[in-house]
Amino acid sequence: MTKVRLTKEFHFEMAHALWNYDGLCKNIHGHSYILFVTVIGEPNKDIKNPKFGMVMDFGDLKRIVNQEIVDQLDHALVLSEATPNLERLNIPQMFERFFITPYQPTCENMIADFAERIISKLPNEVNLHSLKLHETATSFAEWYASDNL
Ligand SMILES: Nc1nc2c(c(=O)[nH]1)N=C([C@H](O)[C@H](O)COP(=O)(O)OP(=O)(O)OP(=O)(O)O)CN2
Ligand SMILES: [Zn+2]
Repeated sequence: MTKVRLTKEFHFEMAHALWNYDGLCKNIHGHSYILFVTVIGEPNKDIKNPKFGMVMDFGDLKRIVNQEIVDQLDHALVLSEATPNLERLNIPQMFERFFITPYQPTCENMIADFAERIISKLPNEVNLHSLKLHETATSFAEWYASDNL
């Protein structure tokens, strides 16, 4: 049994604000997020299967992560539901991509949310190994399945 890890890298631009935070990030601001998604499994052993030799087609991983995360959050604004007066932002011309999260949109909470979304879409024989989410060039969060058993 040979298990192999596969990693794919994704990029998206997203704005957020940290409600009630005691620093600059309480203001609405943007980041160029970089997300590394690592899955683990055994390469397919069926020579007749088009996915022969693959843990998972990189293209399938791309489709899942794009549908669940990147296509939704790229150029979106994300604010916590704790933010007051959110109804005032009902301006469709500017807030087409606007998400209100049940959590503070920190790197930590976003990566935990991403893990749940990706796990729900992976094929049975493939597991999510880890995620790495860069919020800035020098700040990132990591999620490992082994930490969350
Ligand atoms: N534990 C966390 N701390 C902070 C988060 C977070 O998500 N988790 N987020 C922010 C801000 O949103 C933003 O990411 C600022 O991060 P920071 O690394 O402080 O940004 P800088 O521009 O100051 O980075 P430098 O490279 O050090 O200039 C704040 N904290
Ligand atoms: Zn930020």
